[in-house]
Amino acid sequence: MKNDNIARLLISCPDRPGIVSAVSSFLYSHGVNITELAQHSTDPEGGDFFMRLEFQTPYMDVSASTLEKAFDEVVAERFGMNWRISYAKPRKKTAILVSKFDHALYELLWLWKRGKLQTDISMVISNHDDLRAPVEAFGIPFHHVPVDPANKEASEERIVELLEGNADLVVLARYMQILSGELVSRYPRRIINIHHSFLPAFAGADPYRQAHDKGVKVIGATAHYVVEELDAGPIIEQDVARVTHRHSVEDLKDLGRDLERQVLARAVKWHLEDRILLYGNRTIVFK
Ligand SMILES: Nc1nc2c(c(=O)[nH]1)N[C@@H](CN(C=O)c1ccc(C(=O)N[C@@H](CCC(=O)O)C(=O)O)cc1)CN2
Repeated sequence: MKNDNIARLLISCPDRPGIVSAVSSFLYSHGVNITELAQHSTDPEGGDFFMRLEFQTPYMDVSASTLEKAFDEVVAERFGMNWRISYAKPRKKTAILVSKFDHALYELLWLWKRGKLQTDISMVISNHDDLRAPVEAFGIPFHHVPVDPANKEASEERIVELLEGNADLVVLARYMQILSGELVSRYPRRIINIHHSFLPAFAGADPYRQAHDKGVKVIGATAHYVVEELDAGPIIEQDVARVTHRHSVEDLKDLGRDLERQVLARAVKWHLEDRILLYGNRTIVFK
């Protein structure tokens, strides 16, 4: 089945019997075929319920807007659901922000080129001009937006202007500038950052040196949604690698780059496939 005819229904609500039956019966009654279903209950005795359904739409007997209106009236109100439906078309647009480190950016561009990311990369924005040539070689617009520490507002105004209408998702691929609350608030739970440590350890700048100074035996990488507070957003994906006293800070950075690019790529892929639900400051990932 072409991806174009796939839609995804994401649900969260108080847990109680009958939810899966009511949702699947509703979709069946409108000629929809469910091709993937995952659910999670936080407490079988009556916690919160989360579900992700993927379904085919070619034989749907009503329009998308009619289906959504009916679902809200017939099912969602009955169970007190928070829900949304995401459609494959139009494809989500992704903008990538980068500084000088290229490894996380290259991983995303390579996956995208191979058709492994369900998105159109609309642009790359950087506070340095170093990566213009490789980005433009992929046929992607590159925008150099220098950051003046004395006037960070000016660069953010330009970034906001570039992103407007061109980004459903913003990815910070080792972008080394702290975003203002104003910019972050424009993209709630739609900015993903890769932090080069196993959060919550070693938040902030230079985490590998922090880790080395502590004599850690593992290093890590964390992909998370961005909130105004630095490195404090909901964690999406993490990974670690073992290290020893023989590793220098530069060795840790070398090992960390592989973790960072793979962790960010998984997080971006899962977001684009609508596999991530939020539960307070935590995520539930139906991977
Ligand atoms: N509002 C947020 N902005 C950003 C976040 C975030 O979680 N919330 N993550 C960072 C990425 N990051 C660590 O992963 C990070 C980037 C930059 C800094 C920092 O201290 N930057 C200095 C400037 C450094 C330079 O010019 O080279 C600063 O902005 O003053 C710490 C952590 C991305 N943005």
